[in-house]
Amino acid sequence: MASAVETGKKLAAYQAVNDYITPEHKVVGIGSGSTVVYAVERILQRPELKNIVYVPTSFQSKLLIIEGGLTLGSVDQFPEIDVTIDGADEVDEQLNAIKGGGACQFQEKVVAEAAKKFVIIADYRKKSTKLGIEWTKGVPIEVVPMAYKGVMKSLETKLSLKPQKSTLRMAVNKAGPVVTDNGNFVIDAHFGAIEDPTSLLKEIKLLTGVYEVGLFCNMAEIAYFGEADGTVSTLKK
Ligand SMILES: O=C[C@H](O)[C@H](O)[C@H](O)COP(=O)(O)O
Repeated sequence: MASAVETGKKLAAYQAVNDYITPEHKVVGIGSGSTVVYAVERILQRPELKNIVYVPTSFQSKLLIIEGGLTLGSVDQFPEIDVTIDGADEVDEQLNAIKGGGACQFQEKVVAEAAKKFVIIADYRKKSTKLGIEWTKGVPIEVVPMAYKGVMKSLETKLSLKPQKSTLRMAVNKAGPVVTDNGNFVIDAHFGAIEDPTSLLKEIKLLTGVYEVGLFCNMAEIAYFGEADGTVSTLKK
């Protein structure tokens, strides 16, 4: 039997696809991670959604699109996306999110920003009052490799909110650091509860060597959460 978490991911993804993707759409963005797998599964169950072009946000989601037999497009080919559906690591009450647990935050942000509507899908563990409370692995910061030491130092010295610690994300089945789809490294910066994610995002983005930050502020229109009791709740602007 599937766990409550897996069931939650699936229910949220299915509901979001049912509500937000229609045959009238021309281009849809596909996020990354384990929850998005269920969104693609639901799309494939609905033949009327087969004529849409799907834009990926990572190597993983590109494979999901190709292996599902869907039409693959790129964001430079289709800079106007109807809706992008993506997972999240944590979502606060204002619909700000931490993303990048799978190191995909840069392409995810590009594809989310290109969309008229950005829809988050997640299980109940991701729902939070403030970012940094439920997700304790830190804010993912993608950095250009040769600048990673400098960014780590700047995080400690230049921010209004100092991180408690920052770590270079290491690979599991490879010696050395995680390398993103864009050839960069990821620093996970632990801030504890984040009162003002927008200001923090702006400050981190100004640091030389930072490529993108896994803080998605004021971007989502709605979040779907698959709850432990088998229901789906939503948080909307
Ligand atoms: O880099 C990865 C992405 O931001 C994912 O969307 C995020 O980590 C959530 O992934 P999952 O659905 O596996 O919890």
